Amino acid sequence: MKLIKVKNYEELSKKASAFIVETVNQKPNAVIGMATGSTAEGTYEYLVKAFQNDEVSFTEAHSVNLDEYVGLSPENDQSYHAYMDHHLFKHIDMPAENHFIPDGEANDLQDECVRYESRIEELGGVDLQLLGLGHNGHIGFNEPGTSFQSKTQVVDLAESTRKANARFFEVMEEVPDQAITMGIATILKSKRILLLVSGKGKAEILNKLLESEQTESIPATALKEHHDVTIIADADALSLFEKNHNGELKNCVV
Ligand SMILES: O=P(O)(O)OC[C@H]1O[C@](O)(CO)[C@@H](O)[C@@H]1O
Repeated sequence: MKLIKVKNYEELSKKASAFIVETVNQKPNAVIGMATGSTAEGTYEYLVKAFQNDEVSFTEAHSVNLDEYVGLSPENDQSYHAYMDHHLFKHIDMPAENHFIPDGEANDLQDECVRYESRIEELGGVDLQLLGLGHNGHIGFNEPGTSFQSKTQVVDLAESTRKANARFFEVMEEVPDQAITMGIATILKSKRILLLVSGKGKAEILNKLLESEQTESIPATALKEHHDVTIIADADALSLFEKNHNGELKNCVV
């Protein structure tokens, strides 16, 4: 894994957006794997700016999202469909038929998982997958204990994840307890992976990820077997790891 240390969230967002712009400029019909959550918001902000400044166009590109809550309609403000529209899709020129997000309202959720997995394959796989890191080490909604062989699946959300995401909902009871998520094996099939980690709140889990061997109790450690993973982390997120290593970052591009 390659690690890029940046000063702050602003720099992280700028850099992550530049990765996506470069990918789409090199391959206009690229498939970009999109993440949701707070960390990715700044990346999309810079991506919209890049589009508005004519630095990139998405007319041939496709997007596949990592996950969606079960039971939320695309019109629900807390759904990841609504998140993507709000932060990205309504501001750029990617045709709506090129956006793929799991259908959390499908009658047959298992069928939807199979359909989603094959859709990604039909598109030729993901060229660049953006990821955030959960406080418990989850990627997508793959919670601790998830098999590294997992494909797109319906998952029960950990109570800590529901609590962490409750900030987006009016009351805790509204936070869904299930989601559809790309599996870990699905994520690992991406040609290139970009993991974004920002803030002091993520320092402990980032330290664990960097220190630890591969273990299913920290889903993000699955990324260690992938040949092209870049972590972009800001100084706050790296603070604990650096403290434990006397400020020394080995094998890192700083
Ligand atoms: O960026 P945040 O809000 O800390 O979330 C981390 C990750 O957890 C999720 O909320 C669950 O998939 C993702 O959307 C995100 O990438």
